Amino acid sequence: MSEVAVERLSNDKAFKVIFVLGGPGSGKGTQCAKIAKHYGFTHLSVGDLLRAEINSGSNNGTMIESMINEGKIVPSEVTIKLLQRAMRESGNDKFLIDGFPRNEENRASFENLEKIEPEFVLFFDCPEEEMERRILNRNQGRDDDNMETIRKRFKVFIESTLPVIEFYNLKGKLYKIDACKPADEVFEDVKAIFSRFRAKNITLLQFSLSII
Ligand SMILES: Nc1ncnc2c1ncn2[C@@H]1O[C@H](COP(=O)(O)OP(=O)(O)OP(=O)(O)O)[C@@H](O)[C@H]1O
Ligand SMILES: Nc1ccn([C@@H]2O[C@H](COP(=O)(O)O)[C@@H](O)[C@H]2O)c(=O)n1
Ligand SMILES: [Mg+2]
Repeated sequence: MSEVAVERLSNDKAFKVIFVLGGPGSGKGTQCAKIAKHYGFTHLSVGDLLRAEINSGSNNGTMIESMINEGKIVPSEVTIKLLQRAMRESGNDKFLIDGFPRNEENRASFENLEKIEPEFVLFFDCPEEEMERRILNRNQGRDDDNMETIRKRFKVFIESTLPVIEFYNLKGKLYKIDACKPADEVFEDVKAIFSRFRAKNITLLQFSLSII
């Protein structure tokens, strides 16, 4: 695995990071938009950052484009630089990172570089037939939303992303959500997780106040 030759971003700022994972078309972007609006997080979709990089005419554009069209995972060295830039420019300290870490190389590179542990990880669980239906109806003009690439993306999800999901499960950091329901119902389940998490922080705060 290649070393990531970029500088650490989180030297003097305490960032809160939530990773958002799930198969292609499971509804990560849809739910992240709702969470960002309700809870003040900045939503960073790594797929969107890569597509913006292609459209910017960057030197890496051709490489990124061909990897996306093959459903492959772009090297972390590229992805993490884009993430760091977006995090810095947002001015926020709370991030929903959508579609990352997609494989073990993404996970280890980010953790080794930034020393940031996610607060928790959301996993939107959805059967392949439903994800396929959603992608084919999406109509956002994405070049990778065709049957040949969709099959490759599903394979990469099973072989490379599911092990990362299992890693966080074993660490007790994973919240698995049934993403097969209508989007508003899925969001009710998401809210239950966020309220539990916020309640935990309030309890800690109350405890600190009580000992002052
Ligand atoms: N719960 C849902 N029920 C039905 N359709 C949904 C639901 N959630 C999202 N969709 C629709 O499914 C499509 C895929 O959703 P979205 O783009 O949020 O998925 P994603 O996980 O971000 O996919 P990708 O990994 O390909 O970026 C969109 O057209 C969206 O409107
Ligand atoms: N960590 C990542 C995330 C995404 N990619 C590439 O982008 C494609 C689209 O991602 P979406 O989350 O928008 O579906 C994905 O298939 C990968 O090719 C990546 O390389 N690394
Ligand atoms: Mg998405």
